[in-house]
Amino acid sequence: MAEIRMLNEEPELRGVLRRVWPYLRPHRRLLTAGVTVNLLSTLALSLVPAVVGRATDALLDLDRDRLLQLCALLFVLVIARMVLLRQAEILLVRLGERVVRDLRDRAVERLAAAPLRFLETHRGGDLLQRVTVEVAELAAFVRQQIPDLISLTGYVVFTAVVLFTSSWQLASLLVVLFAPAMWLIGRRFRRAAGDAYAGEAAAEAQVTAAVRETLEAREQVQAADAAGPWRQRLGERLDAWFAAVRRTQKALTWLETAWIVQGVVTAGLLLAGGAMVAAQTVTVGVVVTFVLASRELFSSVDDLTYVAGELVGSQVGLARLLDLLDATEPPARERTGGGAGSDLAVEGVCFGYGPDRVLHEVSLEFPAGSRVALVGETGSGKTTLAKLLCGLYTPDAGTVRLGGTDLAGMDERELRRRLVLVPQQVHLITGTLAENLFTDADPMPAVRQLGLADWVASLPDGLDTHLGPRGAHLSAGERQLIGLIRAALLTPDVVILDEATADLDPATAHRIETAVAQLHTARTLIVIAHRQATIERFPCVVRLAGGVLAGA
Ligand SMILES: Nc1ncnc2c1ncn2[C@@H]1O[C@H](COP(=O)(O)OP(=O)(O)OP(=O)(O)O)[C@@H](O)[C@H]1O
Repeated sequence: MAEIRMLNEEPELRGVLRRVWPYLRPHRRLLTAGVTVNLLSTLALSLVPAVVGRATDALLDLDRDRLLQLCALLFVLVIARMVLLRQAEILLVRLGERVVRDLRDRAVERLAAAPLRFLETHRGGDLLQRVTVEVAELAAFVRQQIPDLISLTGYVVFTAVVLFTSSWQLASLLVVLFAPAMWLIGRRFRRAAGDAYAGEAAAEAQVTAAVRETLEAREQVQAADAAGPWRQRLGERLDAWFAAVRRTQKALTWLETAWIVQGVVTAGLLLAGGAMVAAQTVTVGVVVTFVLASRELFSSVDDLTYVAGELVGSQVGLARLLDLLDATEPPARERTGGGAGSDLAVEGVCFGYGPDRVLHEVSLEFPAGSRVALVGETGSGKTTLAKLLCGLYTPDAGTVRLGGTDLAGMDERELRRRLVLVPQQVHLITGTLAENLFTDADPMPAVRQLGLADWVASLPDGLDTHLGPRGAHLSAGERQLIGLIRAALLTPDVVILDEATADLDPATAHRIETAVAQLHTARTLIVIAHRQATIERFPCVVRLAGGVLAGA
């Protein structure tokens, strides 16, 4: 089986913030401005308790002028804090949105270009969770928590400086009573939360995947009366998720114990402060500064531990997103646009989805402009070969070349433009016919060229006809007509059509035949043919049997 980098359910958290730096680097100016303004606003706030303490001393000394000056300073600090905080919020929210948009765009782009084998080997729900739910959680974290994280850390640092310069004895007491206990609580919490948050994210992804698969298979589930086992399967996943949520909640209770520590510290400060005032080593104002600052400090450290908890959760989301970006990173090798000619050559191609091979040593030539029908029993490997022919899979051994260039070395975009596969089940998006053609150009010339103008005109609103949820209003044959229009719009060198096996009504079958005949003009046409009438129209027929060439 061709090498595919598998995603980790619970990827490594270490170094995740360092790994996200390349995505932040392009926005470093905005980041610096946001952090600076935020820290200035925090500095203004941290000075407030010291100014109130000094004002208390001025009041006790009945020093009117000093009291007025300190009140004016207090007013300036409060206004500065308010204005700067608002500016910092604006800058950091803008930064967060830009970074998250970059990450999401890149993840969606990488997924769109990811090898088909990668998409097939992973659960759609898990991939969806990584590019939607986890990016949304990250966005919420960046918008709400990052600014808090900066200002809370800044507040703790600035307040420590203010307190140490007011009374190193009381400040030391505060540190001795408070820091070790909080460090211990934080450590226990991080240890418990790291595993708990990762487990919760993985369990949630399993639930999303199970719900999505049930919805996709809803017709079969209903028809086979298999709702019971599906419900049980979903129930088991939900139970696992709830158990993971309970583990996270248990980890969070560690944070609650911080309240006990805070009570003990305040009592210690009042006792020691009272004794020092009595011994006239500090003023009442200093004790007021300590009581006010320590209250703020406690709530800052409290908020900080909460934000740190959120950070662990966001790190998990971020790690899962970065894991997806790493796994889908295109190989660094130089890619070419391909040779000038459009002969398609398959040489000794082997391929398997797992350890067993589906195709064995297949060698074939499709000269430019040829028309070939590919036939064989069901499961003989026709669709697999078609996907290899247009570069959707890379062979385990052998090569597929277009105009002499190995498809594996061709530029992805060029590959998609020059080789087009119209599958049995053409995927449609919820929207109009025009939206499903994925083009900014006028599609009508291509529609007319394929002889489909009357079909489009027969739809209620022509190109603007709404096709229902994921094209549910159209038959398999009509979906293939859309696939053929998409192919014609790309003007490819090679078109591979996997003929619909569903019964086609005579009018649609005729339209497909006409469109395919028109599409063939000046390009290679390979049709995986399921019907005798189709096979008879082709001058060359290639037969596959059990993954080997049985005749051409
Ligand atoms: N995505 C996949 N993962 C694993 N096995 C697969 C996958 N797609 C096809 N196979 C297996 O590979 C073999 C060849 O399948 P393939 O679809 O290429 O045959 P086919 O000739 O096109 O069949 P049909 O005419 O029914 O479409 C089959 O045994 C099939 O079960």
